[in-house]
Amino acid sequence: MLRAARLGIERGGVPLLQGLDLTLEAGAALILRGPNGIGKTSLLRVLAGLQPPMEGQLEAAPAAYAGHRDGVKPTLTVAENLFFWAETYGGSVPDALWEAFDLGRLRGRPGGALSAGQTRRLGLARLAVTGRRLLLLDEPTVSLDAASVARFADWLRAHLAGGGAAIVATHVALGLEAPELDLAPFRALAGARGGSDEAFL
Ligand SMILES: Nc1ncnc2c1ncn2[C@@H]1O[C@H](COP(=O)(O)OP(=O)(O)OP(=O)(O)O)[C@@H](O)[C@H]1O
Repeated sequence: MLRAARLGIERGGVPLLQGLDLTLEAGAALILRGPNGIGKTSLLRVLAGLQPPMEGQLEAAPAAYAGHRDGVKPTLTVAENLFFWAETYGGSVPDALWEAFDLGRLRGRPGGALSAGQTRRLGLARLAVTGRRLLLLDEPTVSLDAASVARFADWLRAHLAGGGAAIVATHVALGLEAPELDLAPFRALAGARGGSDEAFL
């Protein structure tokens, strides 16, 4: 589902990571570890196709990327947000999703009137309506309470059991049986030269 060889990552023209080899098959997850600022978000952005790699080869299935911003449309209701995304991606809104993300009683509430945790639950529920099997998740549990973390972990396990795959940057243990990749040994050497980072915003 994803294969990268000798991947190098930069941000804003500054080299961050070098020499990364990654392979992810259907049904598998990988947890990214590393101190603040090492480049977890930047790596996920490259894997999602949001910015080009500095060097190396990358082949990846189309991914659903969940970054720090939830992308919730404030004037649309929770249900309208989900149906909008489902339509955009050509997917559907599974009935089980309302329970999985505890959104049933919030269906009619405008996105702009949700709490931080509720907004995050809606942002994560969006993953489920894209129909994309490869998930790239950047600190997905931020703002979630313990019950919501457990519910999300259950949903993610089911996604993997159904042939999905995920790469997750997280400082919170999700209880997944997944290998962890510490990015510290891949820190770019001082003086490594970056390429173009035109797509960076
Ligand atoms: N918009 C930006 N412009 C320039 N540099 C940036 C920008 N955003 C992040 N960086 C820098 O890129 C480096 C890697 O940041 P990144 O967000 O990928 O790290 P991270 O491992 O995800 O960190 P954290 O654990 O704090 O989320 C950091 O040194 C950061 O300061």
